[in-house]
Amino acid sequence: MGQEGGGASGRGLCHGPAGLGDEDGLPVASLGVLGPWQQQGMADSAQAQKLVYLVTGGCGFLGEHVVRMLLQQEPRLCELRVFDLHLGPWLEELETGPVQVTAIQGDVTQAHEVAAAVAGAHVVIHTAGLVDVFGRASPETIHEVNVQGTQNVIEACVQNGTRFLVYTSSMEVVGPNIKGQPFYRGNENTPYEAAHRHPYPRSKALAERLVLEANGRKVRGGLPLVTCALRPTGIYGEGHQIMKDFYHQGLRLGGRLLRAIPASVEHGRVYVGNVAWMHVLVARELEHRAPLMGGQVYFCYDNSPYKSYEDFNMEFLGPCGLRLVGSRPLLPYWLLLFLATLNALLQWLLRPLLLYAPLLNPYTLAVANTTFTVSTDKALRHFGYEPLFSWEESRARTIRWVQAGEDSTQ
Ligand SMILES: NC(=O)C1=CN([C@@H]2O[C@H](COP(=O)(O)OP(=O)(O)OC[C@H]3O[C@@H](n4cnc5c(N)ncnc54)[C@H](O)[C@@H]3O)[C@@H](O)[C@H]2O)C=CC1
Ligand SMILES: C[C@H](CCCC(C)(C)O)[C@H]1CC[C@H]2[C@@H]3[C@H](O)CC4=CC(=O)CC[C@]4(C)[C@H]3CC[C@]12C
Repeated sequence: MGQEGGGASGRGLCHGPAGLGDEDGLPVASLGVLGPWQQQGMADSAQAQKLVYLVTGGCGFLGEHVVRMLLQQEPRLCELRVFDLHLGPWLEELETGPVQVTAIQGDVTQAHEVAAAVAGAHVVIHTAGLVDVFGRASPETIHEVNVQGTQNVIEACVQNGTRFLVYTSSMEVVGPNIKGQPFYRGNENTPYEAAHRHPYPRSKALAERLVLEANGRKVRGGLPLVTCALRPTGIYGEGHQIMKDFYHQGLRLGGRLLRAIPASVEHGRVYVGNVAWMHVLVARELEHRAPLMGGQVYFCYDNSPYKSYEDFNMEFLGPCGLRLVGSRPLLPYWLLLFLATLNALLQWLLRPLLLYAPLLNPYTLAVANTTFTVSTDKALRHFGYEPLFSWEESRARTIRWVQAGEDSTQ
């Protein structure tokens, strides 16, 4: 595995198991003259292991699953660049495989670092983002990472002749909105008034728009950029930190969690392995179905059941020994809202002294307390997506991970 700081320059050749990377002897970065994808289309027999992928945020919760899924499911992969602000130690275990895994420690807000990482890549999967609905980061920082970072990725693709860009958006781009209107089993065309005040959904919506508007822009070499955006609902699975937090909170409370949200409020959830699989499929199919898929958005979905946020978590935490107390919320909504508002006030007052960022605030309460679920088959129709993991398997894997008690996803 190559390890690089702030750029991908100096990377080696692509070495496939059959020596395909050695045949033309070209360093990946020098493929830019024709445009990487044109070269890729030249002779199928010689293409078996020629693709260079870049995953931004590749060491995050979702990013790690995307990285592992690409290594398992993309046979044409020759080099996989993993770009992240913080590199994970697990990357080292990937160095024994046939694909060259290049770790790049970098910051998406730094245009030159992004450009260096993108140079010579065929496909970029942009999952990096600041996922903060708890007030840990300032609105300006969230905007800089999520919006300016995405703009940097787009410009790097254009400059370098990289034609395929997959963006990890979010259900939050749609809602729940500030009016708390329910979105009940909606699809990509369901009308809904998307209006946001919170910096995270606002930044994801702006970034998604940038990505979709960039579809069709001419990249270096003259060919059009093909982009699309995937909108996961709440992701769960191995590596889901908030699930672990709830587990530990339950242990501290003697094996109990207290119901705060009515069981009737449905919250969309999707297994991380299926979200990763969708990214891999989209990235693969964008080339063949550019006119259909370019500029499109797809909700990420699978067969996970429709439940409230808390009842859904109990599917995993129950078998780990926790119990959700109460068939109805133990506290009235007005009291929860009061506590959430108090938390927000405390956060503001304490900011000069310390970071106070509890899970409960007016925004997280609104999200957890508003029905938002999707029901769609657009990904199946457009690129043949079907979940790779059944609900039973997703559940079993997640339970195993919670029980294992470690932070690794494996
Ligand atoms: N967790 C969820 O339920 C959902 C997440 N998403 C989106 O999926 C993507 C991944 O989210 P998660 O894996 O949950 O979050 P995460 O926080 O685990 O992963 C994000 C990764 O991006 C990296 N990153 C952050 N700032 C960076 C910067 N300036 N430069 C380079 N890398 C940077 C982080 O180090 C981290 O490894 C995000 O774009 C998020 O908006 C969308 C829907 C739901
Ligand atoms: C932390 C929230 C649950 C706490 C509620 C309480 C305090 C009453 O028990 C989480 C409820 C819903 C979550 C969000 C949702 O799944 C959608 C998301 C999409 C994203 O793109 C990022 C993450 C998140 C905003 C997710 C964050 C945690 C919740 C607010």
